[in-house]
Amino acid sequence: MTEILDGAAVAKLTNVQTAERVAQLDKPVTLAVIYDPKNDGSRLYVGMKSKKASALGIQTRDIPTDANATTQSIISLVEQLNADDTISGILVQSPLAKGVKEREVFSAVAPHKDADGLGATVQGMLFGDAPSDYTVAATPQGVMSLLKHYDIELTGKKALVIGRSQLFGRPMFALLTNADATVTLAHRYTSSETLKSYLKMADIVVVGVGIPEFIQGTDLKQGVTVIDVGMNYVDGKAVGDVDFQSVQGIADFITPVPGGVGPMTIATLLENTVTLAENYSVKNS
Ligand SMILES: NC(=O)C1=CN([C@@H]2O[C@H](COP(=O)(O)OP(=O)(O)OC[C@H]3O[C@@H](n4cnc5c(N)ncnc54)[C@H](OP(=O)(O)O)[C@@H]3O)[C@@H](O)[C@H]2O)C=CC1
Ligand SMILES: Nc1nc(=O)c2c([nH]1)NC[C@@H]1CN(c3ccc(C(=O)N[C@@H](CCC(=O)O)C(=O)O)cc3)C=[N+]21
Repeated sequence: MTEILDGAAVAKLTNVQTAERVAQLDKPVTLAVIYDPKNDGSRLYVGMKSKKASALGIQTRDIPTDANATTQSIISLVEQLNADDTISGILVQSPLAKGVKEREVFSAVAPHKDADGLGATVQGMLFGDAPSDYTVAATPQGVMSLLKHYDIELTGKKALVIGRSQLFGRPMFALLTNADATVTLAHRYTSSETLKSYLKMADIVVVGVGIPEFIQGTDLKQGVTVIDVGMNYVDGKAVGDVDFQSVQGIADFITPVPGGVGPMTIATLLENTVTLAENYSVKNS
């Protein structure tokens, strides 16, 4: 029987705790979100994040980049927010406008305000499994929280991550490695034969490539855990990278789209933001 990993339900539990932590603080928690207003997906997600944030008592300052924004002009904006004491966390929504160097912008965010864990410093700590408190990219961290909530065993397990973006795949690889799984990271240059053989061996598959129903049940091993990070819109409906129906009876666990990784991403981003606010108020008390 295939059990649903209910991201929406687990996100709710996280959000209740986050709201309580926000209420404990003696100063407002504010998340600044820089985004490209021309990108429909960004406007959608920024709206979703802001709505959830205010429900938890977190203020947001949503900052659309202007039409002729450059890498440098956005970095200057980030530097102002780094220096602004009223800002607890900063998120740079991907994708930014064509020609803007995202990685440079991500790394301009001060580590103590890096709510989405995309900057080089915090990603370096993640890859070094540095035992210090640093923020981790919301999507992969949300996946780990979901796996933990359902007690999915990771030690020594064969994990296959498909997609190697800075937002998802690379930090996902690091987190699963730090959790002692044996991890393969596949991407566009992984041949379909290689991918097929790894899919058949994997105990856990985490896929985020942006191709609707890219993975079929017949690709997978009986009893696999499937985490679908994909978020595609087919006829206006959110569809994942996994053909959900086809894995029924094959996978032991699967995340639904919608209602799986998405809500966990938002919950984790807001949890990261209140953690940054708590650390900041301790350091500056
Ligand atoms: N639910 C959530 O909270 C989130 C969902 N997403 C969703 O996850 C998906 C991926 O997002 P993101 O990581 O930003 O995407 P990117 O477009 O940045 O990366 C896509 C990755 O998939 C790889 N890829 C593309 N085609 C194939 C293929 N045929 N076989 C194997 N690998 C392939 C690419 O390889 P290469 O590196 O070689 O180009 C790349 O690494 C999207 O649908 C996005 O909407 C993203 C973030 C959060
Ligand atoms: N710096 C950065 N960080 C991100 O985390 C980031 C980003 N850039 N760029 C875009 C992607 C995409 N993303 C989603 C978040 C929530 C849902 C989500 O909650 N979706 C609902 C479905 C919504 C619907 O039904 O349309 C769900 O899955 O239940 C989806 C996608 C975060 N992203």
